[in-house]
Amino acid sequence: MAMIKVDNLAVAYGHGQNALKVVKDVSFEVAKGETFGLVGESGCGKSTVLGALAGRNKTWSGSVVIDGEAANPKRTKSQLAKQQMVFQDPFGSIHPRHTIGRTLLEPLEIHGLDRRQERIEEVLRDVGLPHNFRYRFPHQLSGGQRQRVAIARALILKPRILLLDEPTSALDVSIQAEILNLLKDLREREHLTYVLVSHDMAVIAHLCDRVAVMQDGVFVEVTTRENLLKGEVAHPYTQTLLDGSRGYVPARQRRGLQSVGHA
Ligand SMILES: Nc1ncnc2c1ncn2[C@@H]1O[C@H](COP(=O)(O)OP(=O)(O)OP(=O)(O)O)[C@@H](O)[C@H]1O
Repeated sequence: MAMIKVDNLAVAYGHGQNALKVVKDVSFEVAKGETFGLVGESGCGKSTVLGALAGRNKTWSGSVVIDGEAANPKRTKSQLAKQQMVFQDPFGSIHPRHTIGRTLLEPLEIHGLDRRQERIEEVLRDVGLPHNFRYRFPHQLSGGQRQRVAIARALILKPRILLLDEPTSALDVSIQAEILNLLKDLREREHLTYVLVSHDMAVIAHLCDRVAVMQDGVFVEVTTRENLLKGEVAHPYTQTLLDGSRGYVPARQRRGLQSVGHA
């Protein structure tokens, strides 16, 4: 059974004649444990698809089924806990004046979970941070450490799905490899399913099993990682994206992304 099944998803912003259709009739499935990528240039609707899956965007139509359960635009608490988002900019998504411990405590309180201190220690360990980081503030951490905290906050509710919106694009290349490696490890260890938005073919090719290429609110092609790496793609727009990343991809791979891809 698919972990995520989306049929005829459409999203518009605004109403009536001013409505702007940004996602038009998109359908796809993501298997349990799979990483499904969404790639395309800025404004094509990638984050909007992710927002509808996450329950953040409530103005969509179509059908979204998550783990066998139909998801209405308004979700229950347990449905919301099942998928968590990680954003590009951890500084923007973590409260700057809260300690890391408080940031991690908040979702546990909202969802009424027990063993709170133990869970905080466990999740810090899972993302490779020392347990005394709970006493630190975001400005005392590096960019990579802050993104680890954002991943920890997403994981603390034990979700089945992570929705990753450009999770490494604000980081230095060397740190990007570390974070991608961590995401790979966590996916195996926790049997997670990912949907990953990126404009970066190198990131897509290293983490995703399959990828949907988006242009102007529609999928122009859904292809596999193998086909991307071989350059065997069907749609001219996918080819354009690949051509744009050529030269860049091998350079990044030499700096460690390739080893991440085969870790
Ligand atoms: N809340 C909103 N209200 C009105 N228009 C919006 C809103 N959010 C996004 N849009 C518009 O919808 C379109 C798709 O945006 P979206 O963020 O989904 O694209 P994207 O492919 O993820 O791009 P980016 O990589 O720049 O985030 C864009 O034209 C954007 O300006």
